[in-house]
Amino acid sequence: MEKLKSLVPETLKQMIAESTTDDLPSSCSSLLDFLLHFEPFQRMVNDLTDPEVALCGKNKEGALESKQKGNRCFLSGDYANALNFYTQALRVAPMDAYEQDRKLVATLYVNRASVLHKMGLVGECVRDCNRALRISSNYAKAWFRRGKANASMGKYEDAIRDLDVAKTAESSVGGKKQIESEMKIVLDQQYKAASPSTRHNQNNSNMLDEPHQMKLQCVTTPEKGKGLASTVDIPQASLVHTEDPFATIILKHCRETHCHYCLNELPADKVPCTSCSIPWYCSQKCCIEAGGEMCCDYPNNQSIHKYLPDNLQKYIVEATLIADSERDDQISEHKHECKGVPWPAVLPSEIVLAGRVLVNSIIKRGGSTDSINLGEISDLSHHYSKMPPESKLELHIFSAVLSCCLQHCNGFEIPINGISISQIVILISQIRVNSMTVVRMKFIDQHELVDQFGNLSSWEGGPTSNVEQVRVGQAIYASGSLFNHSCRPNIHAYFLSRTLHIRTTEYVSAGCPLELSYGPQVGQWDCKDRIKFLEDEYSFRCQCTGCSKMNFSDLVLNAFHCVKLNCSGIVLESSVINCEKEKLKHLPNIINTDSIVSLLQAEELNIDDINKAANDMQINSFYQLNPGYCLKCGSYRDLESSSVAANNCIRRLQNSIDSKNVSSTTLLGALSSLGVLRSTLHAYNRRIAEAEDNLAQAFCLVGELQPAMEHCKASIEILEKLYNLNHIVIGYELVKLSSIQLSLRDSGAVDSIDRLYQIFSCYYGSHTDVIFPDLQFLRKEGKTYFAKYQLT
Ligand SMILES: C[S@@+](CC[C@H](N)C(=O)[O-])C[C@H]1O[C@@H](n2cnc3c(N)ncnc32)[C@H](O)[C@@H]1O
Repeated sequence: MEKLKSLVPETLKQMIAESTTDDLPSSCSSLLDFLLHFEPFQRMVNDLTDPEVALCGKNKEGALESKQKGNRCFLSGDYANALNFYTQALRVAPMDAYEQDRKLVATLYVNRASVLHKMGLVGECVRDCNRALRISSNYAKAWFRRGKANASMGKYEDAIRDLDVAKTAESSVGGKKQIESEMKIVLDQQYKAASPSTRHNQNNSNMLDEPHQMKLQCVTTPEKGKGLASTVDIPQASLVHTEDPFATIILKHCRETHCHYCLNELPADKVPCTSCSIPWYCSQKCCIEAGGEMCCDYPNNQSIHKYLPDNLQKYIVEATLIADSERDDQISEHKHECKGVPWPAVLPSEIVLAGRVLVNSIIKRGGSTDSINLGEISDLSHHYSKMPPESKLELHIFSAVLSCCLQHCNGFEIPINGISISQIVILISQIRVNSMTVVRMKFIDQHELVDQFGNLSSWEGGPTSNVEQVRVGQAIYASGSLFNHSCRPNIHAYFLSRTLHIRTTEYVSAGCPLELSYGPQVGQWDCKDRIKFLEDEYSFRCQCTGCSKMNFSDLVLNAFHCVKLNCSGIVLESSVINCEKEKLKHLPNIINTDSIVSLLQAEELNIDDINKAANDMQINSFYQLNPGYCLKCGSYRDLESSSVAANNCIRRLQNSIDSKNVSSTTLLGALSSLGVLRSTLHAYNRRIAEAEDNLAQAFCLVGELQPAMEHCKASIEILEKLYNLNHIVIGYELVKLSSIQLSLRDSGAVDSIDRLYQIFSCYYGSHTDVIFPDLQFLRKEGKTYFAKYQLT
């Protein structure tokens, strides 16, 4: 791409750099005239659309080779590698051509099922057997393995039926004998199991769903354009919006770890696309949703059915059925990219997403490709005209490349001319502004300490548990795109599978706009960094209340300590002061913008916030807002040398914590750095909270849980000043604190767990346990432990 960009003639580059939405068709048309006669461009398109080039297609030799390796590992007891080799073999094994190829796939599924069974992954084992049986329902080995796996789960009746079918399908005498002896073992186990077979409680497959009756209305403001507001008062934690995406794409770094359709983490028995070797799916249902019915559509061998009684025939049909997919008007997003063409794997995610949007809208309109009509998403906002010249050129070229690639897909004769390319340029600009990043929450337990200091911890999760956000996909939601951004949001977005859920995090009165955070929030970054991020990433100047009104957090987040150690005043850098003065400029009634007096008197400001700020900081109103001077006593601090000192401390602290060998000496060093940091930075500076948090982790690593707990609490106390008390960030920190408290058998764990549950429920409502199943475990552990020892 870089090379192609550099080869575009200067005059054309200039024309593109100056283009606005109105003259896009002519700049696109000129670029197209150039590219379509330009050999390097043609070569690039050929490479992107030729399955032979990228080897994304199937490869039987490769599959057989991996199968052999898998067999060798299995025989030597190396199950982890056997699993990898069989999975790799499945990825490249041809699935839809000859019977021999289908047999290979069925064998691979059964071999993998055997490995999964050995690894104790019995549910996964049964699913792989089912996949083999869908290809060949008289595959005796698959029924046999299924029977053994069902018996391991205590499902004896199913196991006996499986073995019954296996015996009928098995042709060899030796094989039949083996099945019979297995049947005896299972019958014996069934007899011994006095209680009825324990069924696994799979209640999480039915996701709880709350109705949401809130009617949202579209409102328009000069500052933010269209936005959404409620027509009624909405209580905190209400689900106000759910929506399925118009189109989705997995992010490149998650291609090997997450399902390409539902974006959930892949299980050990992941399934490949039937026609190419790029996507992985968590189930055949997702494979069909993404690739269409052509996937997994095998002619079934019914030959054994006629020898079986009716009940077993019915049983076979049930076992080989794929769970119903709710397809309605779902579009198979991957179908047009399949058959091993390399462009979907090579082009940037947002370009492939644009391709999906285009194809979806073409299919929704019955396949008509006369002109591009994006229907419900054509009104989404964009900032094409404000983009830098480099981005405009890139968008032009990518749009041309995408339309040429789509031309090579079966059934898509989309027009290639100045108008259609300009529409794709706008579409990609819309995706940049409106697409949402689909995230998954990950609960991380650090087990090392349990191994090292097993006797210290009564709780198996280990002393520190963390919640991390993983970015997995990018999606376009037609209505969800109307939610504007606020650095002090009143709603929270999360995803179940691909479905967007929006919930209020505070009481919202009727008519009040519902706004979520596109990334930065008050308390997390200071105002200038938030504004810069939003300008760079989304091309708009934030006009939210967090960025237009003074708030306590923005004043202290990066502030320094007064040089007088007993003074609690704050000292600000010039960049923060400029940003705060900028806020004041937008307040019409303030005459003397430099004075704290007028700031405190200003009616338009959120007086509560400022009063609280003034109280907390004890701002003395007689001093001017000047960089380096304490706002309370007026003492001067040399910020340049203080910055260097603080950065050195943070580096030293980080180095001692990062060093693999945390010892008491490194901890002493870290504690003295923290002391210097506390005397240099303001008590509520975010970097102190981070340092406290790091120290807590370091103390955990050496098993000193008491100081770990104190530092964790100190970090939370600062975060409570920067955010509000019930912010989700506090919830994440409470997960760490409560896990340390549980390990310490500190009765404070119960309160911490109750509090974090309250916070999580406000952000995730009834979906809390679905998104964080480990939290339930934490709560149960806390309750049972303290009930048992009566320590509450
Ligand atoms: C996803 S769209 C939201 C809907 C949009 N307001 C519209 O009219 O279609 C994002 C765009 O809305 C505007 N916007 C959202 N939040 C804003 C804010 N806090 N300040 C200024 N503009 C904002 C920006 O133009 C941004 O690029």
